[in-house]
Amino acid sequence: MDESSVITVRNLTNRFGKTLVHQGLDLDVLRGEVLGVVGASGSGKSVLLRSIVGLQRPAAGQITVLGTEVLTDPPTDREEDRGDDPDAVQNRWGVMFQDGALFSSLTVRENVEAPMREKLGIDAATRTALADLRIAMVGLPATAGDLYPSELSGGMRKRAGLARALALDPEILFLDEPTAGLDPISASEFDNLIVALQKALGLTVFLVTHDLDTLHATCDRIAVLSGKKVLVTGTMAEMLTVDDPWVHAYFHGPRAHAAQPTQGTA
Ligand SMILES: Nc1ncnc2c1ncn2[C@@H]1O[C@H](COP(=O)(O)OP(=O)(O)OP(=O)(O)O)[C@@H](O)[C@H]1O
Repeated sequence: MDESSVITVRNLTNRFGKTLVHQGLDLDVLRGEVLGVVGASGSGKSVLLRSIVGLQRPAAGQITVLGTEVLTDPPTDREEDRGDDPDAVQNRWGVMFQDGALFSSLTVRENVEAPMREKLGIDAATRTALADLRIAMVGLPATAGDLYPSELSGGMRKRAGLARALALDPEILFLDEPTAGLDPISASEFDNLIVALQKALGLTVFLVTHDLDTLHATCDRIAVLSGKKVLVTGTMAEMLTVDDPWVHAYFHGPRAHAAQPTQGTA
């Protein structure tokens, strides 16, 4: 394994019945980078994310995260292994799902505390203080801690989901469509937040998105899923030179032009 890879996916196969989603998929995610995963709808971006974090059992392949083979044991055994061990690899990443995936019956603070309650042997006062810190880190007002998810705007719900993903002070952050459904200003603010947190906390970020602005604003590298595998990885500049019809249409289409940073303007 490359010393600097924190996630290594090799020869991954995923299928649902007769539908083959991934076949022979390889991917490396490097320490400290923001990697954006793009691809047509149904190309398997979310299934890839879910495979890496153990929510989707692949048909074949190897996935190594932070030096640990995550597919070695049956999921039930892994669940037991996790226990209260804060060093278990599953406790060294955080996931923010598209809709925030918050518990509707819990306040924001209780949602952020939930992973800590499960994994960390710390007292209630420390847990609350840590949760409030996470809530502040994602730019939510302190008063948001007492609110229920139904009382939040879409943007606030995303931030609350992010606060929960950061609950265990992860090394890797997985984000599934972080800006989907946000207005352009909120989306841009969220992009800035991702970059600021990544830098401040030294995170590695695995980000699934359709949002070209997010790719421009946040990503060091981009991986394109096509033909059941990762077709190409590289910087945005490299994407612009890829000779593939889908990649060309995606990065050179009308929306791509709108997302390009303007150059040489007075
Ligand atoms: N639990 C499941 N059961 C059956 N099929 C599934 C399941 N999850 C995903 N699929 C199928 O796997 C394929 C890839 O789905 P996935 O959600 O990863 O695509 P995606 O690239 O994230 O798409 P989008 O950009 O639209 O979110 C799709 O054909 C989808 O229907």
